[in-house]
Amino acid sequence: MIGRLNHVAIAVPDLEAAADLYRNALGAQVGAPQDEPDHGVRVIFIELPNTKIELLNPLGADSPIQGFLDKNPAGGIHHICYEVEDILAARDKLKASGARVLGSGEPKIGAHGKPVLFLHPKDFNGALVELEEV
Ligand SMILES: CC[C@H](C(=O)O)C(=O)SCCNC(=O)CCNC(=O)[C@H](O)C(C)(C)COP(=O)(O)OP(=O)(O)OC[C@H]1O[C@@H](n2cnc3c(N)ncnc32)[C@H](O)[C@@H]1OP(=O)(O)O
Ligand SMILES: [Co+2]
Repeated sequence: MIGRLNHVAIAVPDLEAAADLYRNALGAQVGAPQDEPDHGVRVIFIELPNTKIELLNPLGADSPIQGFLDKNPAGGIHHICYEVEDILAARDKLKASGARVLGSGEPKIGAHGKPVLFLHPKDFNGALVELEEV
């Protein structure tokens, strides 16, 4: 069911500082900040030859990543995003297997304009999993 690794997300306390670090210290190709109010985050994508890094910073009062940053003030790896061909079929299969789909359970449009869902980290060995339909 899951296919390619679409991105690895890192929650950061200072988005521009993290972007500068990747641009200057690591010589990476760093994109522009994107506000994603429907997800409560501001993101910057870093294009790698084989996948992407998503830098995340809270946007708005009730960002879903604020709790994570409160616990990890220096930042940390936040989630991993796998690609799927059919996100509703994947969701239904996962729910039938007892996995918790976060939020309303309906996909939302993510940063790439594609439907995304999230699976509870406690069901996947402590890793927050994002699925993106491609
Ligand atoms: C623009 C979209 C973009 C894209 O790629 O397209 C995005 O990726 S948007 C990314 C931001 N959105 C989300 O993360 C949505 C899904 N996340 C959530 O619903 C919450 O973050 C949730 C439920 C995973 C955690 O929320 P919160 O920290 O407020 O809840 P708890 O304190 O109850 O946490 C429960 C339990 O899980 C542990 N936890 C929390 N976050 C993570 C994480 N990222 N990775 C691993 N574990 C995590 C937390 O420590 C608690 O564990 P416990 O042992 O009970 O203390
Ligand atoms: Co993501």
